[in-house]
Amino acid sequence: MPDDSPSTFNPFASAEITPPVSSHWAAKRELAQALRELSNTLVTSAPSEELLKQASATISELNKALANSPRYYGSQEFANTQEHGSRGELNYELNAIGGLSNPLSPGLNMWLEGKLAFGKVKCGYAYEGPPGFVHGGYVAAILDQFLGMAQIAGGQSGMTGTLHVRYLRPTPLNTDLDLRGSVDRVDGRKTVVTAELLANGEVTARSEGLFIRPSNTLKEMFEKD
Ligand SMILES: CCCCCCCCCCCCCCCC(=O)SCCNC(=O)CCNC(=O)[C@H](O)C(C)(C)COP(=O)(O)OP(=O)(O)OC[C@H]1O[C@@H](n2cnc3c(N)ncnc32)[C@H](O)[C@@H]1OP(=O)(O)O
Repeated sequence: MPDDSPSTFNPFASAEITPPVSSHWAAKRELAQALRELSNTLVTSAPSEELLKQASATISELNKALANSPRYYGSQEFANTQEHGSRGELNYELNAIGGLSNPLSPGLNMWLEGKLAFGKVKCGYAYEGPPGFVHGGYVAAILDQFLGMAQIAGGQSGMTGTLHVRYLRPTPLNTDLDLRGSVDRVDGRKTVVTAELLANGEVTARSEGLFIRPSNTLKEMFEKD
C-alpha cells in the first residue's frame, strides 16, 4: 500500500548533489551516466555501419541481461517494495528531469535558500532543438520541474495546472544553466510560482506555473485502477 507519510529525506538543503542511498543506486547512477555519454556520442558521431550494428547487438544483449532481474514499473512500484528507498529518494533517482539514475534526465539539481529556489542543469547535444540550442520542449520541461520543486519553498505541493514560458533568447547547449525562482502567491489549493532560466548570466526564458494540490489524496490517485 502506498505510504503518504512525508519523508525526512531532503535533497534541497544545499547545492551539493545528495549521495545515493545505497551502493545499488550508486551503480545505477554510473550506468545512467554511461548511457547519457552514449547518447551524446551517438548524436555527434558517424561510425561505420558495421560498428553501429555491432554496438546495437552488444547493447541488446546487455539489455536482455538487465531485463532479466526483478522489475518495478514506475517509482510507485519501487516504493511499494520498501527496500529501494522512500518516495522522495526514488524521485531523486528516477525523475525524468532531475533523476540521476534516469539516463533521459539532464540531471537538474535544485536547492533552497530560505524562500528562494535555485537550480543548475546542462544539456548536451541530445537535447538540441535549433542548431546549437536547447529544444524548447526541454526548456519547458526543465522549468516545469523546477517550478514544481520550488513550491516546497512555500510549503506547498501540487501538480502543474498551467505552465507559461516566455522564450526570450535561445538557450545554449553544453553550457551551465542557472535557475532561480520563488513562490509568488498561494490561494487555497492553488500556488503560483515564477522562475527564470539563465545562461552566462543572461535570462533566456521566464516562466510562471499554476500548481494545484489535487482534491483527491495520493492514495486515491494511485489506488483507483
Ligand atoms: C522531500 C522530498 C520530496 C519529493 C517530492 C516532492 C513533490 C512535490 C513537487 C512535485 C513536483 C512536480 C514537478 C512536475 C510537475 C508535473 O509535471 S505534474 C504533471 C502535469 N500535470 C498534470 O498531469 C495535472 C493533470 N490535472 C489534474 O490531475 C487535475 O486537473 C488537477 C490539476 C490535479 C486539478 O484537479 P482537482 O484537484 O480535481 O481540481 P479542481 O477541484 O477541479 O479545481 C481546483 C481549482 O483549480 C482550478 N483549476 C483546475 N485545473 C486547472 C488548470 N489546469 N489550470 C488552471 N486552473 C485550474 C479550478 O478552476 C479550481 O479553481 P476554483 O474554482 O477553486 O477557483
